[in-house]
Amino acid sequence: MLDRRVLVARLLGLAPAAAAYRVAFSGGRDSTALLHALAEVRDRLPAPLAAVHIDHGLHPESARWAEACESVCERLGVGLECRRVVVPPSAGQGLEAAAREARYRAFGELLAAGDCLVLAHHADDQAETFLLRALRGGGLHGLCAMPAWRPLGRGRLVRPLLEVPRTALTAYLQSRSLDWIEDPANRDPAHDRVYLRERVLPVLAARWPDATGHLQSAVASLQADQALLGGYLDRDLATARAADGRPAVAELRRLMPYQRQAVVRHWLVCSGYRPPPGRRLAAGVQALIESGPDAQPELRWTDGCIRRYRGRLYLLAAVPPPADPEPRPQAWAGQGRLILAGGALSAQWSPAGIDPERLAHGVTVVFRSGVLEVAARRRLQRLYQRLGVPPWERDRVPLLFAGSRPVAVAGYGIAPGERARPGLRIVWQPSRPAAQSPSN
Ligand SMILES: Nc1ncnc2c1ncn2[C@@H]1O[C@H](COP(=O)(O)OP(=O)(O)OP(=O)(O)O)[C@@H](O)[C@H]1O
Repeated sequence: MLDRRVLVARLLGLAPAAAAYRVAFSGGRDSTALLHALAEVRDRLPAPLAAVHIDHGLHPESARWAEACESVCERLGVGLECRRVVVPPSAGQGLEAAAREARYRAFGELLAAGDCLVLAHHADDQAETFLLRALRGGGLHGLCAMPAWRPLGRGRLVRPLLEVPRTALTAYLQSRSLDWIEDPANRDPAHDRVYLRERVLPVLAARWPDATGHLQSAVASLQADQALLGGYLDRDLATARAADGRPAVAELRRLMPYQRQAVVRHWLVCSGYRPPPGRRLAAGVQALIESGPDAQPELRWTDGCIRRYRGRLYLLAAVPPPADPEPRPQAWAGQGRLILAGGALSAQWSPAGIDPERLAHGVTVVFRSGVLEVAARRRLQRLYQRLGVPPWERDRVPLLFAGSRPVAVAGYGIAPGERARPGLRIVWQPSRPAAQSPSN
């Protein structure tokens, strides 16, 4: 039976200082149990309890499900935010996966700063995820299945029920005569997960009664190993980074092939990307590191692309951030963040950088398409060369101009003669395309 005291302790352990706890409420059995249990103990939570429902619009009854969620929340006195999403009929991935991606994107968008999204995944879900990943040939990262928490949008996502078996949630609902919505897709054995749940796990449990518990413990040990490995990879990645923070090919070349792949994969994960499948990663990393100096190797996969330029690796989103629709120069004095269509610009103190006086007097920020004067374009061309700005980046990064003189290329460096010690480093943070969401 679901122990609410343990649930609260677990939730507070995962998100002790949330601005709000927002239960992801599908109306199904598990999230119904979670929502009711938390509503009963809401006075023990340090922040308000609310709920979120995503209507994928994929089932003829989906609007009715949303209404049912509304009436449950009304009865419980819990505010509900309902959001309709459009699931694109996408190539290469099933409808379920596309719905899942749209759902997580919506979750990410609707979380306010510090919000905690509470999901009802439990121990049996974790065991199923582990088996599915194993059957797809996953490695350590995949077999770690679902983390108990991770950042999401401006807040975080947590799963406080990962150690609770499904039977405990069912018993809780039955003890209170509570009803829930049954999505027919959850019974269709054409879905791998349902097949495992209904046909495979019962067979395993007949032989090993606590099969699910053991699989869940296996995941917990793998997660601990992955955390340990992550510490080592942090160090290897730090060593491999060039002064500009990008991995240097010469440093990666010193490592054994399996280490290179692990470091590149770690770099992708730390940058918020889903890495490509193992074999593709291995072949791509080999080409990026070993092909000759005149080659232009690249590793391209669904979420992004890695390219090599002047001995360093560059990570590009599969869908580039939008170009600035307004290429006219904007005045900037280096204070605060300047939000542009493709990202945000800011200035940070560093041991050497642009003279703060220069910024204080005001510079203009412009993209290459907005630089019209021939002399300015020539100067800019020389600065790109000098700073080693790859050709594909030249239209994407903002430039700082003083009159017709380019004084800095954001994220790459400053023109000779503008240097001050200490000075200001111009940081360019491109907006992250929505397609890059971690897989759990
Ligand atoms: N449409 C949705 N709206 C809000 N949250 C959802 C939705 N679908 C899933 N979730 C959240 O993700 C968790 C896991 O998703 P999954 O697809 O296993 O859920 P489900 O089987 O539809 O519903 P439940 O887990 O509540 O029985 C749910 O427990 C719930 O917290």
